[in-house]
Amino acid sequence: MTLLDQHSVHGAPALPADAIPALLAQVPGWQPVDGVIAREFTFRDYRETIAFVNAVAWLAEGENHHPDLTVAYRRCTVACTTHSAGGALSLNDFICAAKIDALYAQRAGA
Ligand SMILES: C[C@H](O)[C@H](O)[C@H]1CNC2=NC(N)=NC(=O)C2=N1
Repeated sequence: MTLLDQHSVHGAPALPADAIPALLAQVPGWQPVDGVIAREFTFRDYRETIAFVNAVAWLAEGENHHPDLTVAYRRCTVACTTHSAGGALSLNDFICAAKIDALYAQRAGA
């Protein structure tokens, strides 16, 4: 089963460190930093940036897993971590990262 086929679950545990490399390989472009995976996305204009931010927000609500979003004119940095795992990475973070990548790939005109 791929990450795209899965859903975030409430209270997902922190992943063991040795599980992380294989998951990172499934979300190229995401960088691990201190219990967070993050990726910067770029856009043609502000409208496209904000459309992506809204799509991520809807996805986050549906998954009940909420990444931090840092928004600029034609950029958005998405950072995923799991609060309930004490600020560590859980499978939820990789599921959301994969789904956010799919949103980005499917945006209009991509
Ligand atoms: C009760 C509810 O499941 C939790 O508060 C959810 C909501 N969104 C969340 N988002 C993130 N990033 N981590 C969490 O642990 C988390 N927990």
